[in-house]
Amino acid sequence: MEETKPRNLGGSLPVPNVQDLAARADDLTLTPTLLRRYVRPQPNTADLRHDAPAGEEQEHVPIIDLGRLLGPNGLAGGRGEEAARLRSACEDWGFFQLVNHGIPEETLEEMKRNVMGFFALPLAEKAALAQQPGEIEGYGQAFVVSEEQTLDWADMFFLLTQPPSYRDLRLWPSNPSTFKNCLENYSEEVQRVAGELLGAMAEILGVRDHSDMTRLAASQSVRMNYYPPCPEAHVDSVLGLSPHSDAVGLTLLLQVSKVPGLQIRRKGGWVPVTPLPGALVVNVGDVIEVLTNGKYKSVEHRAVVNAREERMSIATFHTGKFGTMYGPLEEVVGDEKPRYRSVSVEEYVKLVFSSKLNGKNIMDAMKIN
Ligand SMILES: O=C(O)CCC(=O)C(=O)O
Ligand SMILES: [Fe+2]
Repeated sequence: MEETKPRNLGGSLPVPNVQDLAARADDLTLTPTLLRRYVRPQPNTADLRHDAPAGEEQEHVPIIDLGRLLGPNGLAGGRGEEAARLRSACEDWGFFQLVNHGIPEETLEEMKRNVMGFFALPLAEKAALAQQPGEIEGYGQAFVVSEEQTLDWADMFFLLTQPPSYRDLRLWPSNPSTFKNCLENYSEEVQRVAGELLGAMAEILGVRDHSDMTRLAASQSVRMNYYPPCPEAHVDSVLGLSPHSDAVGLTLLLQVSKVPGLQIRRKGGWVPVTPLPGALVVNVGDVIEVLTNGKYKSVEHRAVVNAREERMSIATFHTGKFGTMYGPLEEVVGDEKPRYRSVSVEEYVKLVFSSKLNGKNIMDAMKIN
């Protein structure tokens, strides 16, 4: 039976278009009150540190080779060399860069071109695809729940992509003309890779029925981020994306621009994830942290803005289907205590879309104290 698209998941308060604001930055009619909405209160000391703690070398996010992982001896029942690398990446970092993933370079490049093409359209054309009140899909911004909250210096375009019955094709741009086909193709390729990674994780965790993990690739959504340059971008006063962990199963991110911006929280500082040509950045989401009872870490990250250059990224999120549950897997919990509650996917998604993007707040709400 065809699944119907979930409704009433929540929405976000409307906010100014940041690309437009940035283009008019010299315009004296822009009131300081308007711009003040983007300036954060004094950052705490952890937020001031961009680099490795003093005396330590800057660490680099691990690199995983998917071809090797899935090849002979890669997994070896969870004991292979690449499997060990993946386990350590998920337990210690929560992030890795994925190479040799089998997605043709042309597919990635085409996706980048289409997303750049979309954000370069005149505002009126993009605004035709604007998020409607109470909706999460479309062009706009997410997770704005109060007029007082500090805003992110970015616009986003969010679409549900899998299963195909979840799509609202009225929101899929017809300009650039290749956008629809390209997104469809990209979405399938990325979903395949997500499934393969989740299967490998199941094997490493000793979960017999791999579908306990691979079901987290059943639904997919794509969040395209546009960060305009921001001349005020000195030391964390303005951020492109607030510190958050992803409230999903698994995220595969394509950094469209060469300009760095993504940073992950590690040992009290922020480690940059330098764009690696052809690689996808993968991160463990909150739902995997729940399913693995905290073994695999969903790590906080943020996007900083650049004073002179725009930046774009494409985050592809994978989650379970509606009508299923999220909770710690018995096989992983073993003799320990479950550390998180079990909730329906609907309940979980409503919690996420009614919350601010704020550190690991969703995990805190899921924890059994
Ligand atoms: O722009 C980036 O690199 C980060 C995007 C991100 O974290 C998200 O969309 O959840
Ligand atoms: Fe994220």
